Amino acid sequence: MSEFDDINERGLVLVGCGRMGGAMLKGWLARGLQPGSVTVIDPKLAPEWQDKGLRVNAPLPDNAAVLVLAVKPQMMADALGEVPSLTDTLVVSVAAGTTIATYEATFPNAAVVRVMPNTPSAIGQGISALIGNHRATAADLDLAEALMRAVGRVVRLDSEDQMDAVTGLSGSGPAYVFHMIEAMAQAGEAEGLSPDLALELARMTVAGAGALAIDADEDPAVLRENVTSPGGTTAAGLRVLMDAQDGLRPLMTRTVAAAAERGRELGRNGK
Ligand SMILES: NC(=O)C1=CN([C@@H]2O[C@H](COP(=O)(O)OP(=O)(O)OC[C@H]3O[C@@H](n4cnc5c(N)ncnc54)[C@H](OP(=O)(O)O)[C@@H]3O)[C@@H](O)[C@H]2O)C=CC1
Ligand SMILES: O=C(O)[C@@H]1CCC=N1
Repeated sequence: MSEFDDINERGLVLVGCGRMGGAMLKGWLARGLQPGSVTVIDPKLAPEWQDKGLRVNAPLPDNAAVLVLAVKPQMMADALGEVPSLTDTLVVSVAAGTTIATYEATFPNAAVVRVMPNTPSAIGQGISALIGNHRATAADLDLAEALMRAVGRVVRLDSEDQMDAVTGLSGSGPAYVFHMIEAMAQAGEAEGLSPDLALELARMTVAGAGALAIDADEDPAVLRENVTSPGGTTAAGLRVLMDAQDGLRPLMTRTVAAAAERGRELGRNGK
């Protein structure tokens, strides 16, 4: 018995196999999804997927278990227009902004689960948040959760209203962390380190601190204090980084708010 038995029998349709769709597909295949049960719809599918035994741009199965939508929100209307009506197929979307109501307008009788994953899913280290519509049963939510667990951790939301904040935090968040690595490396260069050395130090510092934050029993605040010797170097650095006016906290608040607002805007007008 595999959690994907029903999908292996009835099929999964993946519309859009770019960065996010591709990351998820990789995780599903690694967890026992049969390539022959997957129909991938993507007009310019990357060559890496061409010889994997997938059904590529083929007619859709009549009664697929799941339809996964992983195109850009701006492409969603076109993509939905290309999908024939579905019977008894769970609709799962990972698109930012696009609301459950949009999918219900196309598939009035379908169970719909909206998911926000992130790109660390590509290495099984993602975090996905999900919420279903009123038609989504416990079994539908479990199936969506099983799909996303193949690429990382999963949390369930209480309300769709939370989705834009989630998108601004964990959906977009990897980009903030990558930028932090860039900024730390540049700061190291400004202190005289070579670019290669500064990047290696910044990258491993962020990766190690992230791993410790997951592994340790203590809160991040305690882990921060553990680094901070009284009167030492970290205290001097944190006085700048934790400045109430100009520090990271107000900057991050504005950053996540801007991303969340863009999600709400995409939800309102789709572009
Ligand atoms: N990247 C991320 O970090 C995250 C993305 N998401 C969401 O995932 C979705 C996909 O994003 P991402 O993977 O980054 O985007 P990509 O552009 O990498 O992938 C989308 C894919 O869909 C293809 N496509 C476009 N139109 C259609 C269509 N009508 N039918 C089928 N396939 C189509 C695109 O082809 P072409 O390139 O030729 O247009 C592309 O290969 C978005 O809605 C985004 O909000 C969610 C969380 C994180
Ligand atoms: O930038 C975006 O719109 C997508 C959604 C979250 C991450 N990437």
